[in-house]
Amino acid sequence: MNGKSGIARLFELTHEKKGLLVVAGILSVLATFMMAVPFVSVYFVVREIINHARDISAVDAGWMILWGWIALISLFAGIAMLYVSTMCSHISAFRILYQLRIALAEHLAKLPMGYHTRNTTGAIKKTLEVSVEKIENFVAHQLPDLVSAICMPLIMIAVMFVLDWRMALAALIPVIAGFMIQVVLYSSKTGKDAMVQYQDALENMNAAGVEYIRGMPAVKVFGMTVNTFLQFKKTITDFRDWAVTYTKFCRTPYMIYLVMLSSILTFILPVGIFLISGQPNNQAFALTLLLFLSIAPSLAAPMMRLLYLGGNLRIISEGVSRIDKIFQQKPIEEPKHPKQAHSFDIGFHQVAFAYAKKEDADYKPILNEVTFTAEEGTLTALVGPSGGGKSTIASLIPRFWDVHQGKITIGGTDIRDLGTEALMDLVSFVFQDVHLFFDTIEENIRMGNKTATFDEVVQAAKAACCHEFIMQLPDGYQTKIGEAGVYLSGGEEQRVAIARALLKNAPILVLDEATAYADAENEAHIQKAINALIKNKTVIMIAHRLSTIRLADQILVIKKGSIAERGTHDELLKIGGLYEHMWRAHLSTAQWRLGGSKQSGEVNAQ
Ligand SMILES: Nc1ncnc2c1ncn2[C@@H]1O[C@H](COP(=O)(O)OP(=O)(O)OP(=O)(O)O)[C@@H](O)[C@H]1O
Repeated sequence: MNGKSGIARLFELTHEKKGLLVVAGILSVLATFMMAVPFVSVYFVVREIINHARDISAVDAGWMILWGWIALISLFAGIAMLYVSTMCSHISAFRILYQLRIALAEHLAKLPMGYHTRNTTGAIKKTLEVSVEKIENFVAHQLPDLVSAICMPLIMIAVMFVLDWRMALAALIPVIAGFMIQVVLYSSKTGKDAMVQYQDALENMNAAGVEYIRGMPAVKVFGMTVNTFLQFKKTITDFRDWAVTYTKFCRTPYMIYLVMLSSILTFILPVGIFLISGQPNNQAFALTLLLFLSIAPSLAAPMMRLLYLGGNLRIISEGVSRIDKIFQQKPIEEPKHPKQAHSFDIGFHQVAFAYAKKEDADYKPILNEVTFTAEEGTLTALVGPSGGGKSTIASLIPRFWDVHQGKITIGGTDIRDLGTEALMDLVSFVFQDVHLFFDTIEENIRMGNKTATFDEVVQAAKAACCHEFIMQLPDGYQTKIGEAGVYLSGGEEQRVAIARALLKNAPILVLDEATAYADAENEAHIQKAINALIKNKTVIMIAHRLSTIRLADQILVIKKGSIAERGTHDELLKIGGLYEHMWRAHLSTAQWRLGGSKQSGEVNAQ
């Protein structure tokens, strides 16, 4: 990364040209000039009146009317410029926002799953929504405002110096003192840390809030409230504490700043009176003093705006650095010269893997020396005790994580040399937790193959035993999931996921506990759908119900991250090891489920 930060880094990240914003800034400054013209008009008009105070009929009416027109035209010109400036800044802001959202979404999709599990959804959501949203507001509204808030006092001060440098200096004392206090305060370590703590506290509160809402079933079942859901409560309390501490930190300097700005007159008046007392008949000086007294207090308004905008600029800079942190995360490495898979068998070659890095405190090896081959068109089942590493093995195939040692091949090619897109084309997945998007059933199934026709979607749904229940939904295939009470059961969701995979028709299939949620009837449906799905494919299947994988070509018993036993069902029974033990437990469970009857449908089905 280079040294850029804040707004400059934002432009770099989004490749947005600064042109429009420069135009917005220039117009904003010009508008500020224009808006200041009426003050000058008033000055000339009052001067004309005072100069002819003894004989008011001698005033130059034409001159005064001219200044009136100049004031009016300048005001309208200023408003028009401000309008165009705001248009430009809005266009630029929305372009930045668009680029940023697209780039972030693309980048997040390329990051390894490890990033997503380490970072809570709430924290990523906060960055995506709050930080990005604030940028829009800042660039569209406040950046041009900032330019004018800086220019306005500068112009006023310059005018003051032209009129009378001594009184201008007096007016400048409180302004500079107030400004210095702000600079020292906010550029101090405490000030900078406060901004980081603010964003951290906000991020934590968001993350815990998402967790709280997501865990609502558990929250309700265990009778928790926000007071007993301690993690959420703590983040809210932390945020409050931060706000109180920060307010205390800002209180004194803020008060000084306010007092200084409101007391500009107090500084000018004594100097003015002192100077005028030395030249009692100087009418021109009296006029200048009058002008000072009328315009100096209005210095306070842009200065206060500057304080407010400065605070926002710090929030934005901190937000950009958080967005930047996401961009700095390394995406999954893509091969420079992608290779092709020459067949569809899967090979694990002495694979070792851990979720954490060796140097991390929570390092724990998960897989060790895992070696096996799943021949093309065969079914390999992964079974074994909970926590043994079955899901981990399955999730290494789509490169959710990369192996630490050894390699995984498809058709003899290391999956890291295939390129993510090609790998995804080769492999379909049916996960334990099916995620259906807030969209129509048709689109949810079509995710498997974006170019599929409606007929193909229906065919897939029929093969996955979904068609019947879909037709009973209020709008059939056009029913939106999650809307107006349309929710699917766990088993139905699984079948939609199978339909997706069927439509994708990839040569390799990874099934993770596809029947976990199913009741007997649903399981029969799912089993039928799976049978349709796995035909002629290389299948890696994780299943707790041993009945479903009895006919597998190869069964791998995974225990403590290694392959403890391997073979077909009959071979493994002969060994009389862990599998045989699990099988007997499975049989007795099946009998127990049916009240001890040996006529069990499940046992018979085996
Ligand atoms: N995202 C993760 N981060 C860190 N550790 C993880 C992660 N996922 C799983 N683990 C750990 O890896 C080990 C293996 O888990 P895995 O889910 O692969 O086992 P499994 O055999 O599929 O278990 P189950 O049958 O209960 O689903 C466990 O000790 C688990 O705690």
